[in-house]
Amino acid sequence: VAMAYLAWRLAQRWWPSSLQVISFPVVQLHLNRTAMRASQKDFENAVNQVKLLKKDPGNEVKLKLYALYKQATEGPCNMPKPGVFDLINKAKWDAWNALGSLPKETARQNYVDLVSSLSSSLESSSQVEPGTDRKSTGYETLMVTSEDGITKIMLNRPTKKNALNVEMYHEIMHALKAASKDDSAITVLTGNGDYYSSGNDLTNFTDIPPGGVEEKAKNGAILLREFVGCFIDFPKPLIAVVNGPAVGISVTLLGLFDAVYASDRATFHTPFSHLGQSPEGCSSYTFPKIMSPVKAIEMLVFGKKLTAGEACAQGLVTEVFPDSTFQKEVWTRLKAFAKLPANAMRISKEIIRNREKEKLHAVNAEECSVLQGRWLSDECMNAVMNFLSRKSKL
Ligand SMILES: CCCCCCCCCCC/C=C/C(=O)SCCNC(=O)CCNC(=O)[C@H](O)C(C)(C)COP(=O)(O)OP(=O)(O)OC[C@H]1O[C@@H](n2cnc3c(N)ncnc32)[C@H](O)[C@@H]1OP(=O)(O)O
Repeated sequence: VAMAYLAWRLAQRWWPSSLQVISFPVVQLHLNRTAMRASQKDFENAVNQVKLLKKDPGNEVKLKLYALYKQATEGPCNMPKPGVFDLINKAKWDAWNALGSLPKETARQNYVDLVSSLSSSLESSSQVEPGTDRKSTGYETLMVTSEDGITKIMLNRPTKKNALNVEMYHEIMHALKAASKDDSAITVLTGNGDYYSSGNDLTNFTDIPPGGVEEKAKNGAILLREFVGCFIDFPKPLIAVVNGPAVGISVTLLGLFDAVYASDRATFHTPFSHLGQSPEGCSSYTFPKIMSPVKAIEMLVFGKKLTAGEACAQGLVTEVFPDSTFQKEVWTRLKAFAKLPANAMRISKEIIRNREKEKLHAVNAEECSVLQGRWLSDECMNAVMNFLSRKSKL
């Protein structure tokens, strides 16, 4: 059932392929907003606008759009209920049927509202960090800037708590490779909005390729190994500016950073067992070394969430700052670091880290292979399904 659900969640074949691209902030649908009435012309314009969307609004929104369109044009659901194995049509039927006897005019209005909020939500997400032209960076999920000797890689999916979708994994690898060669002295990873990152985007599990879940898990393990490898091999001082809560892989990777500065609002949570998964990011090796095996097991096996102060006491975080002065204090410090001789910093990092590199790559390979098996387990499938169907959060 879990597998069928996951296949259904992101099966996209029914949607025009031009829209099967990337993430997009999902918006609230105000089903009972009836104050203004959309004209037939407004509705037709909205329908055309949807066809021109360049980015995928996500399956939930697409289902809402589908259902509202059908309701607005045909009235209450009049299709026979599809069989349980006809997953895609069943999802569409469910969405339409859920609108019950909503009047056609209200459905039309809600459709128009939804389409217009899709555009405004895109604007608002880019307003979280003003002054940076996203397009100029060439990244969809990151904002990358370089000044004062610092390359800043900012995770930029604030409406999704900076969850790492497949595109973001690729873009981070690309940004790290570029930063390793640019003329900056240090590189910083941080998050836009209230979260540092909520970890792996759980919808990564839903886009099942023709080769099935085994192929998905195999590709996931290859991607993860390459991704973590970029952190192991990164040659310059790599600093995390943890602006808010951090979850999953965004926490485990911290063991590979050279300094970790955290706001006192940040928390550090690795709920792998809750998710039927196992540690990655070399944390099965770095965490016991950093904080002792028993403390590592508390986090990685029992999912204990640490406050910033606790993470600092355990050696995972270098220093904690009050949230009110966090950005100012940290960036002042980083600018000073960036003025130090770049080659000296690079060579010193190399001599400290290189001894462990081979071991870290071996750990990374082993963790990815174990996770590949975990992703196929019922425990993992059920946990992901529970999150996606909004039955559970961390
Ligand atoms: C076979 C698979 C191949 C995969 C590809 C390879 C990938 C390598 C994988 C590496 C292994 C990594 C492991 C991990 O990182 S484990 C940790 C995973 N993260 C979670 O479990 C967090 C889940 N999120 C939550 O529990 C809550 O969202 C959270 C506590 C973080 C915040 O709660 P809050 O109530 O404040 O906010 P919302 O829940 O309303 O979130 C706002 C929107 O953001 C979406 N969201 C948040 N986190 C995630 C996530 N991790 N994945 C997907 N979406 C996320 C959330 O759904 C909301 O979206 P909507 O507004 O659209 O509803």
